[in-house]
Amino acid sequence: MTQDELKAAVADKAISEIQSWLERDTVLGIGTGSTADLFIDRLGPLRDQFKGAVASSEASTQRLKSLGIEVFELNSVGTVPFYIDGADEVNANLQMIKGGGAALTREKIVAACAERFICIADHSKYVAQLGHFPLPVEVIPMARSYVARELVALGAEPVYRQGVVTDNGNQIIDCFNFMIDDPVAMEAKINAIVGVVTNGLFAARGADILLLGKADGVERIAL
Ligand SMILES: O=C[C@H](O)[C@H](O)[C@H](O)COP(=O)(O)O
Repeated sequence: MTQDELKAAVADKAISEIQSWLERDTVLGIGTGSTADLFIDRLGPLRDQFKGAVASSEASTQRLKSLGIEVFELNSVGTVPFYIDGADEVNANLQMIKGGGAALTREKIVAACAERFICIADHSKYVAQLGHFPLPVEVIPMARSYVARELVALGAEPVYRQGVVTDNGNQIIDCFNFMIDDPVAMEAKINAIVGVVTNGLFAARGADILLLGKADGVERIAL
């Protein structure tokens, strides 16, 4: 199976996972990226079975709206029963690196308001240790150089993601060659640097369920 076929398989599985829970007043939390896009596409035909969605990016907002799904402001919703999103890396504790598409901050906010986080990913994302994928850090533009120096002090090789402006008007630094031994501690340490908005470690609040696409089917891993 190709990677795209595996992504489609986990998107199908995520629909099966949530469909029986959908009610007229259900508002879903929706992630960002190519895997989340496939999930959004499958939500279109179900739009009359739930109320709408909170999206973690402008791109997902547009995709949801194009399918006739109403998109709500998070502040008007409170909590969501499910947050469904992809990942750049995920480990056995269902901790993740996210933000390859620069949507990490809004993703982390919607995930924080979710009762259950369902991660959908093909098996190439499953790793023994987080850090092969460069860890994204969203920064306030004027703090970029300062934050980069602090990241070097933590052992990372920071690289400014040129030309990318987040939905929040900020910039992204990617941390290369930065294997992470203690994801919860590192998430907190980076977030404590002045000028950091957030980093792409989803460790303190990881996923609750991982739907992992493999050649022999979708494996469901729940904590
Ligand atoms: O900022 C982007 C998000 O964190 C994505 O969920 C992540 O990059 C995975 O995207 P994809 O499903 O395209 O691999």
